[in-house]
Amino acid sequence: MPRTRDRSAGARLREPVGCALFAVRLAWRADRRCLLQLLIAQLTASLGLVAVLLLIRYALGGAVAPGGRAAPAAPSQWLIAVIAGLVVLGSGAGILRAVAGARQRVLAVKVDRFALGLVLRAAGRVELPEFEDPAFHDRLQRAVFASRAQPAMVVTALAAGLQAVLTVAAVTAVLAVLVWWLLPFVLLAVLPTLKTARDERGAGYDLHRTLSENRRSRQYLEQLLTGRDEAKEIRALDLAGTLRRRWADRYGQEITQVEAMHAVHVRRKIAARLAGDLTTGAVIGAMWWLVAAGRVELSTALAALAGLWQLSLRAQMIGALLNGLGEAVLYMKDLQDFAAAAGPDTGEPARPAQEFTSLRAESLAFAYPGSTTRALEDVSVEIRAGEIVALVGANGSGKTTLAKILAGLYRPDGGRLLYGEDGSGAGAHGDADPERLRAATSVVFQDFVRYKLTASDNITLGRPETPPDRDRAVLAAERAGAHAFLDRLPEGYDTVLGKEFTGGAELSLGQWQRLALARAFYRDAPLVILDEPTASLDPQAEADLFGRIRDLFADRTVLLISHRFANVREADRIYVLDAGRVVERGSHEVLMARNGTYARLFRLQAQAYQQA
Ligand SMILES: Nc1ncnc2c1ncn2[C@@H]1O[C@H](COP(=O)(O)OP(=O)(O)OP(=O)(O)O)[C@@H](O)[C@H]1O
Repeated sequence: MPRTRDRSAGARLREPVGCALFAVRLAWRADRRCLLQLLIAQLTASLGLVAVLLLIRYALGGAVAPGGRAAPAAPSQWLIAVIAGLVVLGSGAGILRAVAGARQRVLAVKVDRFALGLVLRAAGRVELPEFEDPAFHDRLQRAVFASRAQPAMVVTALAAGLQAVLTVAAVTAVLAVLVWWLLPFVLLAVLPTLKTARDERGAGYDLHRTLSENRRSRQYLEQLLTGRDEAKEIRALDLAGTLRRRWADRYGQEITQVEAMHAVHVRRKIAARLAGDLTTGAVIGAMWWLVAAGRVELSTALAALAGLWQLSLRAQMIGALLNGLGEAVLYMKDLQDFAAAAGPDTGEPARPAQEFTSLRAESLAFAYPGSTTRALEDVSVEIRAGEIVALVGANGSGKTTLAKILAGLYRPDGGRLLYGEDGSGAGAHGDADPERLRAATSVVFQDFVRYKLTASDNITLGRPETPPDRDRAVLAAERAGAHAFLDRLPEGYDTVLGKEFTGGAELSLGQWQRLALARAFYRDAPLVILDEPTASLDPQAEADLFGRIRDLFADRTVLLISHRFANVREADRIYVLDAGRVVERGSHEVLMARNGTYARLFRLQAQAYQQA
């Protein structure tokens, strides 16, 4: 969606200035020494240009007599001294350019790191529901884009712009002394360029905004075509060509829009350039006539024309800079807004809670953001300390959704969530405080993350707030049945689990699942949520886990989600979900006696095993 353009003039001015200052602040915080060196180098270079102009004027004044004839008494030493002066100034300018270029590149990397760090910190603070919103992903993508190169670009453009403005001011002052009447013509020569620069500003940014989702979907296809995890299925289905065509299609749409935008602006730019150059040509012609008529000295005319030429060059430069700056400042706004929109910094990761007494959900209702149907409706469950509570139900019945709410990852839309005896863990609205819930919980998701880091990291990331403890990691791995295969890896626990990295190894899916379990053991939180924890385990490993679940999680409270009814029969209480509602609850014995959905599905599964 294009930006709204009906802002007041004050806001239109304040916003870019604010964004530019934000970029300067970023650079200042990233490396103030580097920033100052860059500014000093550029400002000194602009003073050098003024010196060059004055030298040319005096050299010509000495070499050319009034009326354009060569001065007979021009001392050759004077000319050689002037040339030597120009060489020294040229050399100084070269050195300054080298210093400024190097400082600029170093500063760009540092500012990039700083700005991207802001985005990553803000992204880490964003609540989970935001990730369901395509607009959030557009904002995130634009903030990442803005953090890369844009702040450095703003700072460099500001410094270069400052240099150009100072140069223009200095050259204008020289011209005002030499030929004051030339100044209005100079203005005439540069105005069209400045006008087109103003018109073009923002058009690139508007297009960038419009293309956000298209670019994300193209990047997703690029990931499919280049990712290691996807490579096998893409080849098995021979999908590469089909996906590449879709990718090319999306790129094609983007290129068409970029071409259309630039086609408009290049025409305007050419027209502005020609108009400006025509004025310059007319001024040169007039100057020729004035010199021929003896009204202006040749030396003055030449210095004035050199000045005019420099001025129009600088004006073109200022135009281009304004253009780039105006656009970069808009990108900066994306970065600034994204960094500001995330909640307050939570600082260090929270330490898992030591105690858990109870968690009670009363008549919970929940719909995913952007969804019209509710995933949960009037759901009441209770989990008391030391219990094993199970959720069962068909695909899509709401088990994982309920687990995510109980783990403090989503806030319910209706009903109450009470944490602790009498709801003592309540947050601001009387409901359980999600942060406290998260601190009390260790979740093994159905689609757990396979961190392409070392095996040890995969376990110890369960407790990010404390330094990794190898002994505890080994203990956790032993309890999860992962120690034997981790120990056999080329570098043991220090092996990187990702073949994209040098020395990297790969695990089987079941082994990854044990590693995820080891992470949960290592986290050592009082409430453990296991969502299909044995989906990838072999029957022996599965039987071992469920056979020992009370021992393994002694002194812990467990919420267990499983499709296999045999696995939950030991639970203290079982909740059967159907289409987002709890339809039955009780122990295995109670539910079997009731002879409802649970009993029917339990017998169905048991029969299947008996027949096999
Ligand atoms: N992120 C999401 N956005 C929108 N709808 C979702 C999202 N995740 C799940 N749903 C929907 O919510 C409902 C419940 O899904 P949920 O994952 O909780 O089911 P489940 O019982 O855990 O299923 P399964 O046994 O297949 O894991 C389903 O209708 C599903 O389509």
